[in-house]
Amino acid sequence: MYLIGLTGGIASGKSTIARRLAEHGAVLIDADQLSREAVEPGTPALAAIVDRFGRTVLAPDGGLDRAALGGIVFSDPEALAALNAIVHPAVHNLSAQRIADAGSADPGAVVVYDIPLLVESQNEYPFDLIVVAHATGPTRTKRLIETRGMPAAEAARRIGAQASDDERLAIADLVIDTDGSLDWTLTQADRLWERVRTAPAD
Ligand SMILES: CC(C)(COP(=O)(O)OP(=O)(O)OC[C@H]1O[C@@H](n2cnc3c(N)ncnc32)[C@H](O)[C@@H]1O)[C@@H](O)C(=O)NCCC(=O)NCCS
Ligand SMILES: Nc1ncnc2c1ncn2[C@@H]1O[C@H](COP(=O)(O)OP(=O)(O)OP(=O)(O)O)[C@@H](O)[C@H]1O
Repeated sequence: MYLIGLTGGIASGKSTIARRLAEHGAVLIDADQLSREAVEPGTPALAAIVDRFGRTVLAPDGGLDRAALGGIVFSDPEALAALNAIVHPAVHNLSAQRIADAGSADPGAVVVYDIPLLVESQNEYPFDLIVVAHATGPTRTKRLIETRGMPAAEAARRIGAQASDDERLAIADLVIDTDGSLDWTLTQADRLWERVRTAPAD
């Protein structure tokens, strides 16, 4: 197995790169998706969130009210740290399991773990290559506002809640420039695939 850690700021283009690599045959694991599984009704993580933030973060169906919780944590660093301390260990456990499963199913697999908060999380991963999708703050803000309809203040809060560009670039083995055209992003993803498809499997 060859394990790629793919990170980048919000709306930097991680999913676009991950999808392209999957088209070539990579196995994808998505931390955002695991973070949803980790807090499904009945999980210890959801119980811990309700303990910390109260029942106002629960939707009528008993699931997490993501908008309500997002409204609390992205403007309060202490609350965000408390949420991360609950969710990140659970996501790390799930990811370790999924990575191991992917390796058992196909020892020659190229596995891409899309993990937005690699810099922020306190966990170690056995990555063969760390890839950082990099677009400037203004480009990411524009995408959040224009493509996703996020209010400008919310976009600024989310970007402000994340590590800086310099912190992410410092851990990169490879940077994919996602500030240009979509075609240029995809070309770089194709080149990455050419590089790793022949990498020796562990
Ligand atoms: C606060 C929550 C409920 C908001 O949910 P929402 O559906 O609005 O956002 P979603 O989870 O889809 O995340 C979208 C993007 O927001 C950013 N983001 C999410 N959580 C965080 C965080 N803790 N710190 C900084 N940025 C974050 C990431 O760029 C992520 O890709 C949710 O993000 C959450 O539970 N976050 C804590 C868990 C976490 O760290 N998830 C990120 C991947 S491990
Ligand atoms: N050069 C580019 N590279 C990547 N995405 C681009 C580019 N130009 C425009 N986009 C658009 O920007 C958005 C990036 O979204 P994408 O879901 O790939 O980012 P992400 O980093 O996975 O986001 P999130 O952190 O919210 O999960 C998409 O709508 C994509 O079409």
